[in-house]
Amino acid sequence: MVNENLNGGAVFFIFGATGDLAKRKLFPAIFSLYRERKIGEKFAVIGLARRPKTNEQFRDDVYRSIQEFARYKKIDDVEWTAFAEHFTYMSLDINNLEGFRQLNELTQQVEARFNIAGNRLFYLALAPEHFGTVAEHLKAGGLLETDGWHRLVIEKPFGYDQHSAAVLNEEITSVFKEDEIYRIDHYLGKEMVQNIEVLRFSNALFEPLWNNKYIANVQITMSETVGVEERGAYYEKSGALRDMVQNHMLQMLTMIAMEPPSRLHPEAIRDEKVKVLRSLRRFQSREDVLKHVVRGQYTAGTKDGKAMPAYREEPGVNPASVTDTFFAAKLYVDNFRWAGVPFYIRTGKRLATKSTEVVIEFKNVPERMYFAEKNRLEPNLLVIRVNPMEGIYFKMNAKNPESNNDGQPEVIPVAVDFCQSCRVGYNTPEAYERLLYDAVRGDSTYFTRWDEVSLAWQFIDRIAEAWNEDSSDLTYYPAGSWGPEESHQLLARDGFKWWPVQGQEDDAVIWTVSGSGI
Ligand SMILES: NC(=O)C1=CN([C@@H]2O[C@H](COP(=O)(O)OP(=O)(O)OC[C@H]3O[C@@H](n4cnc5c(N)ncnc54)[C@H](OP(=O)(O)O)[C@@H]3O)[C@@H](O)[C@H]2O)C=CC1
Ligand SMILES: O=C1O[C@H](COP(=O)(O)O)[C@@H](O)[C@H](O)[C@H]1O
Repeated sequence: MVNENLNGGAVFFIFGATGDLAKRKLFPAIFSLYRERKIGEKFAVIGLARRPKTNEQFRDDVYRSIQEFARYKKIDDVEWTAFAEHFTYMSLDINNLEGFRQLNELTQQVEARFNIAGNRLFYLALAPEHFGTVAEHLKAGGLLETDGWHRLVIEKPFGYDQHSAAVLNEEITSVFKEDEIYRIDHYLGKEMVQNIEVLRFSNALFEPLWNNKYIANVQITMSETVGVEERGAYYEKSGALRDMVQNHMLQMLTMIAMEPPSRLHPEAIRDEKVKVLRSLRRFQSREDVLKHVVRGQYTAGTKDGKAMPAYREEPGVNPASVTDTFFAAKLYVDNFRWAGVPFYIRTGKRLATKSTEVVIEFKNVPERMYFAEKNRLEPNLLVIRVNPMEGIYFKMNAKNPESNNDGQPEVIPVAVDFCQSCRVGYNTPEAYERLLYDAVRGDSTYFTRWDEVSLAWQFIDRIAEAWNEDSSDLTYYPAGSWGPEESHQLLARDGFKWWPVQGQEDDAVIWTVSGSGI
């Protein structure tokens, strides 16, 4: 059903329409929303970039991107013709103000044709240095003078540090109000990240235990098997710290640690996330950083028998680079709920498996009533599987029904595995689909507010400053491994270990009850 907020329709302006993001994520997302009848027929897409293209060439590009990347690939001629009609291309250099005036005229024609009531969504799939100019020219070119709403969707990276992010923010907020700005963090669009909130706040079982009395530690892993691919030049400046930690990892941490919001309202939820970021213990010195943070870089290695190059041999990378491709840290959220509970986080490229998971490790039962040589009492684990499989895994202890009943029951670790992907397959809406739909509906819950971004940068800057002093703490790990040994020591020092993630066997578990529950 078409959402009633969209009755007036909307024009999607895709700046950077010839780029990688538009091709891999945005056009497929728009097609899925169309296929699922979420955006109806009262919409138009205006693709913008410098290189010249006819509408037909642009539509061919869109067709190819759907064939290659969309969830729904089967598209017949009738549907394609109807969908393609909505796409128009205009060659525009964002530095050319006159071009924006022409864009305004084109927009009015398009709006008249599709009966759209002046609602405009400006999606900047562009390098961030262009954001300020685009915002200024949209205003000067008259594109914001409409009877409908206008919203700006911007991509990461949002700055390089707190200062540059603040400058960028000033540029865009001189034109758009905060509630018109939608800062994308695509992890917030993932099904299981959104499910964290539901899991926590709709189950009587978890919330009473969700604190330092019962939780021993929290582990967040975002491991990737890919290297830097063609993004060497970008990654050299960002590293894992800015590419993954400042945004996706800290956002996931806030979802795990936040207090229940007073209501399900974007500002109420974001207020709670901000409180977590304020409570995140900041590192005080370089020594403090070195004690709690491990950075690493991959060297040459193998995966499934295939040789993989070292980071320093990747295209666009400085052969003497000290950029971090791996990050692990022990963090604390200094508030009443989490005092004393370590949050271990790690992310890296060219690791052994692709996996995003949150593990909540519960404290052991106080009395080891069932302690015996033969028993293997394991801590209870609640595992939220985000990527690539989606689901919830719970590890607990139970009596082994096959053991001899000699007066002392044998206790074994077992697991209950709710595999969401097994039920709905991998065909769940992509993060970009959800977020694009939210932006057009005006729901900013899963976008980052400026105070969140700013606080996250303040936390990250301390680490970056310590690292800038010298790189002697940089560790190395072979591509295809689980990262540097120092990351394991980080937990071992506290008597913990990284729990196996999907793709790695947990040898302790004897039985797993799996299923989708349906
Ligand atoms: N690709 C991805 O998966 C992801 C990308 N991002 C972010 O999204 C943004 C875009 O990334 P991506 O698509 O990969 O980048 P690309 O380099 O592939 O595309 C950049 C786009 O910008 C256009 N462009 C560049 N300069 C101008 C200009 N002066 N006027 C008008 N258009 C211009 C280019 O078109 P032309 O040359 O024809 O002008 C092209 O369409 C970046 O901020 C990136 O960090 C974030 C997450 C993931
Ligand atoms: O934002 C980014 O995320 C991807 C990982 O996203 P996922 O959805 O595939 O888990 C990462 O590869 C990329 O470097 C980073 O910019």
